[in-house]
Amino acid sequence: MIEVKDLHKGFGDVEVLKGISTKFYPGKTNLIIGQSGSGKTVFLKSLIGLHTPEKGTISFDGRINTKFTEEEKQQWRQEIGMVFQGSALFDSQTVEDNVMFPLKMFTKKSKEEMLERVNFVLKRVKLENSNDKLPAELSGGMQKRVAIARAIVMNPKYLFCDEPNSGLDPRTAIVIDKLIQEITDEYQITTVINTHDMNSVMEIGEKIIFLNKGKKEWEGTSDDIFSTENEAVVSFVYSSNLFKKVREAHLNKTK
Ligand SMILES: Nc1ncnc2c1ncn2[C@@H]1O[C@H](COP(=O)(O)OP(=O)(O)OP(=O)(O)O)[C@@H](O)[C@H]1O
Repeated sequence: MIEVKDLHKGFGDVEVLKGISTKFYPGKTNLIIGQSGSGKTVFLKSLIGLHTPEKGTISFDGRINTKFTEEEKQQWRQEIGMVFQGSALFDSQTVEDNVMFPLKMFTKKSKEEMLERVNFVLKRVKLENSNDKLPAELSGGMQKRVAIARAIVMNPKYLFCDEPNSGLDPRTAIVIDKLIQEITDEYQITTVINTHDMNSVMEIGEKIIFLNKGKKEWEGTSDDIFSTENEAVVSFVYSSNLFKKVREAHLNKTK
């Protein structure tokens, strides 16, 4: 579990995160949503230790990240998987080498052991027989699968995804969402996803936190979001006519 308590982060005189508290549980897909500039990226970067908070704490199964010793920090880094916007694969390396990279970096496994693990995760993301391909030879959806395989190759406790659906068509986006959700459940990973995609909110929002001007304005599930009366959430999530209609249909059904 990740527990965030009263997190404050600013740059110079500008306070960006203004006292965020929340909990993210294992086995759940946790979504961070909010308008552009609301602080989602700063929040995600704080979770992965790229920003140091001025105030407040982030604890990973009871361990506060700012109090880690160098050794604990190394250990914690190995417990984290990341899927970046745009996949961030190494273009000149094959799929196999991309996925093997964290194992080479952090473990002393033999080549055979590494290959066994790489093949296992590639199979899990349904990309077997693509070991020798280069990223440029793959579709955007396949590249995301490689990124997910690389993120889980170390068997992480925590998975952070920044806009995992960006650049994908709606159908592929849902497939990728579902894959992340399945893997999260299967390996009981605590997954936090920064997203703009309202389909993701509806499909895999097991816990959603809505940031508004650096504060947590609302939190709940994708079911709760249909019936919330919170004006900021409603005007953000239901700004499109399609989602307005989906909400109306849902509310009529539950009357
Ligand atoms: N390194 C930085 N130095 C100064 N200001 C920053 C820095 N990083 C972010 N900010 C500011 O913090 C605010 C929140 O930015 P952030 O990138 O977290 O928003 P966001 O919700 O992720 O937006 P988007 O959806 O457009 O990616 C913005 O006003 C931004 O200018």
